[in-house]
Amino acid sequence: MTLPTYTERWEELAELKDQFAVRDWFMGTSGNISIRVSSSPTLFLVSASGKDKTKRTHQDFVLVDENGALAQETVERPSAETLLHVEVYKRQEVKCSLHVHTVANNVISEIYGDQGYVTFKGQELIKAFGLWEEDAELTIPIIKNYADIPTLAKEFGKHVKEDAGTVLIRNHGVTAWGRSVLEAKKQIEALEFLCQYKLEFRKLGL
Ligand SMILES: CSCCC(=O)C(=O)COP(=O)(O)O
Ligand SMILES: [Zn+2]
Repeated sequence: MTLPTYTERWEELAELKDQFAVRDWFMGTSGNISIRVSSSPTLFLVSASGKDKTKRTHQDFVLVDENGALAQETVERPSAETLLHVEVYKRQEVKCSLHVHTVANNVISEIYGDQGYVTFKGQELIKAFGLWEEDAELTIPIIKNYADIPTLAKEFGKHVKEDAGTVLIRNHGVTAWGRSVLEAKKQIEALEFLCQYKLEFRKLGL
């Protein structure tokens, strides 16, 4: 790992954190985000646990290894949900992993939680997931919100089948990952739009 890479990745993640903070996507210190710094060995920066993520500090991120263990000396703790990020970085092409709690993604995950997935069809924004056909349908898995993080991470890992993807965690939030910050961000934003749209639609009784 070269120092410029570390600094550049830190700045990229910090910028994204600021953008999400403006949208109120880190309510009550919820959410966590990460970015790959090196592939061999696997090292990534992940947000420190329990922080006010609307503020920018020099302690916002910590460097962890492929198992989510600290790879630097720091008093900060890596996100309590680092093991979910570990699952996506097992895929060498994955560069970024994002997790946020929003009202819309929580409500949708609860409504469709029993069936274990939610589908979206006839919406332009499903193209953000690479679905360009006229009748394409997007399916997003919904997993149980296990309190035990290793169990949650294991369940989550079963759905990490590609280098970009999105998984809802019931009454908890969403995690999206991708080959770049932009790809992960695009998916998490598109899913938020689709969840908000579905909720509005249901509210109107349509
Ligand atoms: C206060 S929200 C509960 C924990 C959580 O779900 C989350 O996303 C934030 O945890 P972290 O350890 O990453 O701050
Ligand atoms: Zn969470």
